[in-house]
Amino acid sequence: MRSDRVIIESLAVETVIGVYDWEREIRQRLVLDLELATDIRAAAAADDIALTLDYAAISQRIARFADEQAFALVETFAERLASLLHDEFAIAGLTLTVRKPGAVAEAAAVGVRISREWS
Ligand SMILES: Nc1nc2c(c(=O)[nH]1)N=C([C@H](O)[C@@H](O)CO)CN2
Repeated sequence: MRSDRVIIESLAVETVIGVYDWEREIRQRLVLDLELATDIRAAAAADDIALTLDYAAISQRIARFADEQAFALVETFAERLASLLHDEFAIAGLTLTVRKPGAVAEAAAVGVRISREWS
């Protein structure tokens, strides 16, 4: 994986998520951290947004993805989102943390973290 990263931290999105019946009736907040592998040198040299990963555009797409989906597991949310980001933004690799705050009252947050690389 390349060593440069575009980062998105504590991105809050709303979605239907959960394994219990009552969770299918409500929308809940997930909080995401992303590290997106890229090479920033060309964008930096040309000072051109078109040559890098646009964190604003990616954040908007993630919010839309969350709005449209209704998974049971945070695992499924993470895996499907990683695949979408690879497909739509040509991201070579990522680390994605999905937190579900409040799901376990005694914990600040619970969730999953995945790392994926594509050749
Ligand atoms: N590994 C997981 N464990 C649990 C999940 C999950 O998505 N992944 N989900 C739940 C419930 O939906 C919970 O969040 C409701 O409070 C339980 N365990």
